[in-house]
Amino acid sequence: MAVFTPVAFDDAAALVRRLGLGALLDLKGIVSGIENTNYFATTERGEFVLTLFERLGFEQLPFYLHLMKHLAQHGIPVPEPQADERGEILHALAGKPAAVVDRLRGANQLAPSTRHCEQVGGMLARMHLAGRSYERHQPNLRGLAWWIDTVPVVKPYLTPAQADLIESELEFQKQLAASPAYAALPRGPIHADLFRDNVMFEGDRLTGFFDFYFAGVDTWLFDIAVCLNDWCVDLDSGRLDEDRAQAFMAAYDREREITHDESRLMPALLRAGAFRFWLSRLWDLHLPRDAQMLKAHDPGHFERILRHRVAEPWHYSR
Ligand SMILES: Nc1ncnc2c1ncn2[C@@H]1O[C@H](COP(=O)(O)OP(=O)(O)O)[C@@H](O)[C@H]1O
Ligand SMILES: N[C@@H](CCOP(=O)(O)O)C(=O)O
Repeated sequence: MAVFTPVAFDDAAALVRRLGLGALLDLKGIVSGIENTNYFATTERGEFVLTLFERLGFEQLPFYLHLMKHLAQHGIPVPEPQADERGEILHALAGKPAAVVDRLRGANQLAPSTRHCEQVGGMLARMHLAGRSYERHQPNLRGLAWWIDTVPVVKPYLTPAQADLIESELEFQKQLAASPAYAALPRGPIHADLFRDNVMFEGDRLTGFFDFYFAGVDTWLFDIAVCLNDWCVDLDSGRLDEDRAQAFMAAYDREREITHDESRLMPALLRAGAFRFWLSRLWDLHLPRDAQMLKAHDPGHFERILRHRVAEPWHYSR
């Protein structure tokens, strides 16, 4: 179970009462997740999720929580953080920063069809557009600066072939980031981790995006690339499934037209999206933290995807 910090029932009960959510009826540790401590909390007023933040501190969290509030208030289905009577949405519990947010209905769709990809693509574009009026700023903390710091940390654990790939891709991404075409890409707050396990569906209908704790200001194209690499991938080979990728992109494009620069840089950003998660999975695997039970994701999956994106650049054509 991804419960890094156990929470006493009475402490959680005091917090939800302070938030005007009534008495706490049930508190259950959530089995999945690798980043934070999460509990489902049932109160007299409904179903909520209590999160204790394990890595993020009081400085970074307002950006994520206010972003969720902003998006919810602009019609994007995301969990809304609950405020106390002073309007505060960032709390403290068991010595950790904590938040209580709405529990989304439904379940993950782990084997998505074109219909699911279409809905995620369309909603992602709407989310990007809604984010334009969000005024807080925080960079993507898993962006280039983190890659530059982290490559030397994981490199000792790699084979020579993997070390070559990680170094050459980092160099490619540094050059990309310094190019005028990259500087011209549209940007704003992005989710940056919108995998299948961070989206809910009820039946075939999308009910929401959650887990915004890797969000940051970055290119919209990076967000698109992260989604394509997860929602539209053929899991065995690492190739993009043409039907799902086209469905995703066409739905996105209908809500916000993809620019010429975005089309041109799509292959490079697909590489960036694969590189980012190869690196973080290597880091989680080789430099783990304590947890009551923690299942590291397989870095090999994203190494395979990265190799594919380098060998077979993928373009969206309208
Ligand atoms: N707002 C929410 N509504 C419904 N379920 C949620 C919500 N937040 C988290 N969950 C559930 O908790 C699980 C773990 O949450 P996640 O944010 O992925 O954890 P972590 O940040 O530790 O990786 C999710 O897979 C989902 O089942
Ligand atoms: N999506 C990332 C892991 C991030 O963890 P999450 O449970 O918060 O989504 C990956 O697959 O490597």
